[in-house]
Amino acid sequence: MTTFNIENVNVTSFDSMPTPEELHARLPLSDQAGAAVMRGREALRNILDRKDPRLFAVVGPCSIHDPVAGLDYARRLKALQDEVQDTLLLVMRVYFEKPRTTTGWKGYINDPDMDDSFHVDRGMENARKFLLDVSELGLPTATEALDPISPQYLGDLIAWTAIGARTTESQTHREMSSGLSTPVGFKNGTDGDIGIAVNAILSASHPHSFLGINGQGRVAIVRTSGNPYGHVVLRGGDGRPNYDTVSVAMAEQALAKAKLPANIVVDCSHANSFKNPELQPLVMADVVNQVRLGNKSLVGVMIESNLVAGKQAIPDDLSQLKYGCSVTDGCVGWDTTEKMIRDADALLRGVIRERQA
Ligand SMILES: O=C[C@H](O)[C@H](O)COP(=O)(O)O
Ligand SMILES: C=C(OP(=O)(O)O)C(=O)O
Repeated sequence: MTTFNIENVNVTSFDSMPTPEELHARLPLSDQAGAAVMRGREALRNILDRKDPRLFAVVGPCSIHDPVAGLDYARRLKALQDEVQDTLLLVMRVYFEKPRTTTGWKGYINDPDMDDSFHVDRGMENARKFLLDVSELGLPTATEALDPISPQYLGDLIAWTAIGARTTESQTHREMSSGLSTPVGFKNGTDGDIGIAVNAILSASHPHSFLGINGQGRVAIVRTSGNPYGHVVLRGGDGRPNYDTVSVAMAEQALAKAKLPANIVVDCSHANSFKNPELQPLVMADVVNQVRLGNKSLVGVMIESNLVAGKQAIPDDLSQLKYGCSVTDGCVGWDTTEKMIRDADALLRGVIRERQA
């Protein structure tokens, strides 16, 4: 019989992964972590439903590459949360999957050793352990859902999910979002198009049936009921910010036209700050000011923040990595983060009191 080199022509190997159930058994959800996730999700839903007058802030590193520094950051964020809890719900950015414009390190799950060894199995296990540790501190977590299989491994530890600018238009990500257990923020496209985020909210709010895996790692037909908590994340695009009052009003109009609730989050980073982290405080101050002037559609902000300001290239010798500094997009440092959050807290107190009255 003739043998053809006809399938998997460009695949070099299939290496086995533990199943989601196996990983859950090794790192079970603790009562403390589960309670923090549930509290976080409920608070987020209440903010989106206007039953909670506060704003939420998704704050944290562009990507986690060092769990020790990440946990150091989480402890500080938890202390800050306790200080500002009357005005802001802080949700820690725990981003393990990075969508790249072309190539580059694709995040801790894909390559935990940052040396192109791609131990995805260990990356996934360490990611789950890290999410458990953060949740056990009592902090809710936020992540970008990029790989459609990962939520089966990590979904019980996530309170808020982003679909990124590069995938908001993807049917696969809209289908996945329709089944996610968290509120989902859809970014506008990298070209600034808000329409794709509005279409994504509509699509994800409907039931879908699609291919995925189940807890036993078997390929399954996943049937979902639809996610009612999709919202827009304005991140700027095509070299132009879109957090200003006119852009926010245009997003409100697009949502109203689609008969969707006016729920808008502003990402202070990315094209809204021309990827210059030093500009993030200006964006945040502008959003807070819009809320003080009476805007009711702005429900949250996103800040890319780390222990140390800026970013660093991944060195060949990893012992040369600077502790607490981003290896992907530049971030504001911890001192600036505290100031941004404390300033917002002070400025929002009056508005939140009025909303409660
Ligand atoms: O937030 C991270 C980056 O903006 C995103 O992953 C794209 O990065 P890149 O353009 O450096 O690939
Ligand atoms: C990749 C990110 O953002 P965006 O999809 O807006 O580029 C991110 O927030 O890490």
